[in-house]
Amino acid sequence: MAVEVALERLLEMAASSPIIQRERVPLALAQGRVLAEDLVATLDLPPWPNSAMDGYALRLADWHGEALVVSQRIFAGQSPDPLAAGTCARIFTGAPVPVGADCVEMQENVVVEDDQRVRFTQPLASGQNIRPQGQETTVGEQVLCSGTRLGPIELGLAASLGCASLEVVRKVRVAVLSTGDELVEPGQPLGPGQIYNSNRVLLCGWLQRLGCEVVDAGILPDDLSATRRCLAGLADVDLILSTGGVSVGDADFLGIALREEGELTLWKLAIKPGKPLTFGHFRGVPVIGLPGNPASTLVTFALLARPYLLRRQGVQSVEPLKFKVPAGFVWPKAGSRREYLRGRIENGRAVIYRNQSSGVLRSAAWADGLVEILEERTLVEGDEVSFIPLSEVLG
Ligand SMILES: Nc1nc2c(c(=O)[nH]1)N[C@H]1C(S)=C(S)[C@@H](COP(=O)(O)OP(=O)(O)OC[C@H]3O[C@@H](n4cnc5c(N)ncnc54)[C@H](O)[C@@H]3O)O[C@H]1N2
Ligand code: MOO
Ligand SMILES: [Mg+2]
Repeated sequence: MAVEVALERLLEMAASSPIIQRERVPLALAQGRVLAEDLVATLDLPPWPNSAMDGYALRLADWHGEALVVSQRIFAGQSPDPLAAGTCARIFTGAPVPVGADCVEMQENVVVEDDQRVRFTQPLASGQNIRPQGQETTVGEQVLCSGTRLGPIELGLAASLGCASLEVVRKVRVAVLSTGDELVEPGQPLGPGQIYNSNRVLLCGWLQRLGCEVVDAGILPDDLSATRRCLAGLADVDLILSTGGVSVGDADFLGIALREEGELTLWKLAIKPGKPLTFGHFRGVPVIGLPGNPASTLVTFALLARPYLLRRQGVQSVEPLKFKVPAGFVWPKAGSRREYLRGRIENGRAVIYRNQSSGVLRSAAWADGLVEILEERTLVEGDEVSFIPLSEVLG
């Protein structure tokens, strides 16, 4: 199955089981969460006309080229009197423009004649250097829509409107399961044939950044009945996310368990790395089985599992931004799977890590992004490739 077809299927399934519960959280805890209601402005921004410069406020009609008397000084945070006719006001950036003034001149263009009077040396225009009331938004306007992922910018915007808390979609509960008899947690001694479990910490950290509630389901041995028992014990999560055990080997049991007690909806994608990606459900609980090779885990999580998790929370825009760059490498071997190489941009060209084996996680640590190579494609230097920055998919 082609990557985009698989993604479409995954997203359809995500949309058919949306997380509907919501909760109100303070802004400080809303980072990475998904807004569950439209954010509508309850005040104008700015709430009153204010000065964009340190300078002098005046009424243009009062000025005929002569010096004006300074009748008041207005700082940010103050509430000024109306401007006395025929005078100007000393004003500072962010301070309310007094009623009656329609122009602010920056102090660099003003000559102070004595303490009381100033002369304007440049032509003046009505409205200059005044940020009008409601310039950014007016009461009743929709500022953010439901389904928006909240980052620092959205939270800053909510704060500017006086919101101390927001209604967000409840966290998606994701069980992270590492399968493999060979796996040992870091900190333990390594026996013969064993390797350290790197996928667990990679996925748990990534899911936390995504705003998910992580249930660490530990290491599962390569055993069918243990697999059944383990999956059955995870009935209260929104998604079981496992790694390994999805290929065709005699120790790959996830697909069998899904077929027996649920459904194997999707298996084998035209993607490299990540071919045996598996999706289905076990007794009604959705299961995504990522291939165990660490770079395969990374690529399939970024391109398939992450969009799925976002769509379950109602996010519409789930696909990472990609942009075209010339290749700074050759790729003579056309493949039938779409490839995602770990690469960087150097001197305006995409270059790739020297070892693209799906077992080499170091390739991704070196990289700033994924270089996409379409099916059946050979490349010479300078040919265009798509580049997906890792920063697009890591948060
Ligand atoms: N005869 C075939 N063999 C394989 C095929 C195939 O089409 N025919 N596909 C290969 C591809 S492609 C991939 S990808 C792997 C995927 O295998 P699994 O998802 O079943 O994963 P495992 O066999 O359990 O492990 C693969 C590899 O990754 C290491 N691993 C697993 N979990 C972790 C972990 N948590 N941390 C670190 N490393 C992990 C594991 O030790 C293996 O080396 O199948 C190919 N085989
Ligand atoms: O798809 Mo596998 O991930 O090529 O090694
Ligand atoms: Mg295997």
